[in-house]
Amino acid sequence: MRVKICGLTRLEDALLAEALGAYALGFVLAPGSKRRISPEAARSISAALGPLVVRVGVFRDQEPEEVLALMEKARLQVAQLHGQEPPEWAERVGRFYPVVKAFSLEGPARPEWADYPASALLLDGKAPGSGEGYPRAWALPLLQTGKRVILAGGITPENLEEVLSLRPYAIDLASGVEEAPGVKSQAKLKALFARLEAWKPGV
Ligand SMILES: O=C(O)c1ccccc1NCC(=O)[C@H](O)[C@H](O)COP(=O)(O)O
Repeated sequence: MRVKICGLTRLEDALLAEALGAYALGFVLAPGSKRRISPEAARSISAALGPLVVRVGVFRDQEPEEVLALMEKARLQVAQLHGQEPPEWAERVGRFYPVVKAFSLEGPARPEWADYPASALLLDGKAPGSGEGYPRAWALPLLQTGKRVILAGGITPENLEEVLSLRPYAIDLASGVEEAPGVKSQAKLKALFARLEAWKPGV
């Protein structure tokens, strides 16, 4: 299972997540986030990582030119758009970087979201990065379209299996592996990857 650990602000957390097997690491460059990192700091963490872990920039309602400038400055590889961005913004960013479009759920996901111009869609709780989840069945209408769907929102080492059983393209966690916003917990990261390793998909 592909796992993205999001909201990194410290080098030691990023290195540990990579060593444990994280597939992608997320850096929040959105204004107003408790996990916001400067592009310079994200770039310095990114430079210390190995070549085969995906670096994701997280944005919210920022104009495409600002997203592109920050992606370049921070040397990131995938842009995650987490606000109400119109499809044209994603198309503009998508000329340069793969785009993940996040939707905050207040009810079941809508199958027509699959038409949004993004490489993958991310289903999040109502308030991104809050640790708040949603009934996982809400993801089904989008999962059933065959689009790549990343599940996020309130995932923890303890409730992982229910999310994995839906067979998403990837999962994304921030709060569930933290001591405080932007400060990851070594113990929770280790518990997460141990549970993942022990997980046996049903047939
Ligand atoms: O984490 C934030 O502060 C944030 C702010 C603005 C937009 C997106 C943000 N986080 C995006 C993420 O990818 C989180 O990992 C995702 O929302 C899951 O969060 P959590 O429920 O805390 O695991």
